[in-house]
Amino acid sequence: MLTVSHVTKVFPGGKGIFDVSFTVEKGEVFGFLGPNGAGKSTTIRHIMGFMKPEKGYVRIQDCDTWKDQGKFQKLVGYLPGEIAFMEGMTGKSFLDFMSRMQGGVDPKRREELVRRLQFDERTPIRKMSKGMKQKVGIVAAFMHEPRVIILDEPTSGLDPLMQKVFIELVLEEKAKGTTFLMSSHSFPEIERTCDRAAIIKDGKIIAVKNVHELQAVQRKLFEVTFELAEDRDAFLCSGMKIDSCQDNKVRVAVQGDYNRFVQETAKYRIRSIDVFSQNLEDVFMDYYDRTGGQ
Ligand SMILES: Nc1ncnc2c1ncn2[C@@H]1O[C@H](COP(=O)(O)OP(=O)(O)OP(=O)(O)O)[C@@H](O)[C@H]1O
Repeated sequence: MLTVSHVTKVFPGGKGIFDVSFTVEKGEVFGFLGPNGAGKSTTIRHIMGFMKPEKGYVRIQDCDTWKDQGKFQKLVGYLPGEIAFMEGMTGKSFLDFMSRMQGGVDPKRREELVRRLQFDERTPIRKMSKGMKQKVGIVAAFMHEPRVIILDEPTSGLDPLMQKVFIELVLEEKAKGTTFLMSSHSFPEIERTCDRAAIIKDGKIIAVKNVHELQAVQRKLFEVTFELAEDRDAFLCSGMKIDSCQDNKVRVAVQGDYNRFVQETAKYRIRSIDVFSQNLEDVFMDYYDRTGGQ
């Protein structure tokens, strides 16, 4: 559905994106992760046909997004990293304008999205908070039921409740076969929605991985608090992978074999157990280091 092939853009000063290639299949939700300045927005601007690649090309379905500009507006929904609103617009006038550009929108669909994202369309955009503007942008990207949706940092500025609504919207559209590409700094939202994710660093793709595979190798840290110091000492000698120990609290790393951990802890008097999941971004990087990026 979406092919990014060897796209290169070097800005004056040497930054940019270099030989970026990946594909997104129909109905797939593809995450695009990377730190600030890694090249996510530059890649997305090339995908949208706003920038001419120095090398390479981007295709959405059969359109070259640079050469066939203007031909795929109906097909694609887009949420930019920062939306440029025209002076004096309200949410309503912006959405009216966008729906004309998109060749018409089902008013029921638009109303439903506005209702779920909970904002007042009549508010002038200059009076809206960052989160409210983001909601207007999300409605604009979803309302014409495009087959492909490209989102640059979609949840930035949204509170946790609205992040949840956003994730539900993505999963509903995914179930209908819509293809997504979304950039993020945040692994948790990628984890909840994406099938595969790419990490970009210094303008280069360093890994493309199946998110479920990464979850399977994700390490959990259990923090076990013992009632008795002698129990703690016995546990420390049990051969479990100890991460740290402070007073009667022991942190143990478990990957895959939870039975052994349960059997071992069951031998002692335990005051409490807390669990922390390894940050999936670290899993990604560990996996990358272990496999040398293969
Ligand atoms: N028009 C431009 N001229 C010169 N340098 C640019 C231009 N646009 C982007 N850059 C540089 O290219 C690099 C990639 O920027 P880009 O905005 O794509 O990163 P990003 O991954 O989207 O970052 P963020 O998460 O902060 O939005 C950065 O070092 C940025 O400063």
